[in-house]
Amino acid sequence: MTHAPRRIALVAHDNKKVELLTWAEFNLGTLREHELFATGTTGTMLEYELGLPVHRFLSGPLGGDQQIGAKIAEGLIDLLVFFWDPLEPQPHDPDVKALLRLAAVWNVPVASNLATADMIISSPLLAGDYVPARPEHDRPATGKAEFPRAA
Ligand SMILES: O=C(CO)COP(=O)(O)O
Repeated sequence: MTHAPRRIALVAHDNKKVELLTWAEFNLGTLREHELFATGTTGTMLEYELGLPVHRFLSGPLGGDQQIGAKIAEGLIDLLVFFWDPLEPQPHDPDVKALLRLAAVWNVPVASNLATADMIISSPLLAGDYVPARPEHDRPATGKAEFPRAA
């Protein structure tokens, strides 16, 4: 690999897990070149079914979506592949929405279905030739590079 690894978060709701797993298997060679993060059950499947090293967070309904959202806010995720289920209500829907919201806030690319995931996996983003702008939400008026709410 000639480019820096990207930090990719992978998440799938239960009815979408096979789809994500199949996609990940097809793209195994590429995914191996990057640093992977996932919610609990998704991560376990990626590790055990495909042998991919994954930083695993809690299961989504127990806070995993929120943990990935926090990483996004910290600037530590470059791509979110989130196959969320449009046909089944989730008990942690507010967390799902919060995760997608933070990705939008921080201009992190999101693949929410196969077609988008296929496009992004072969895009200049993963080759390191495209770096999305990181909004300067964390710069207070003073110019200090700190989160204003943490001051
Ligand atoms: O619920 C999820 C995302 O909202 C995914 O969580 P799991 O990977 O633990 O199933």
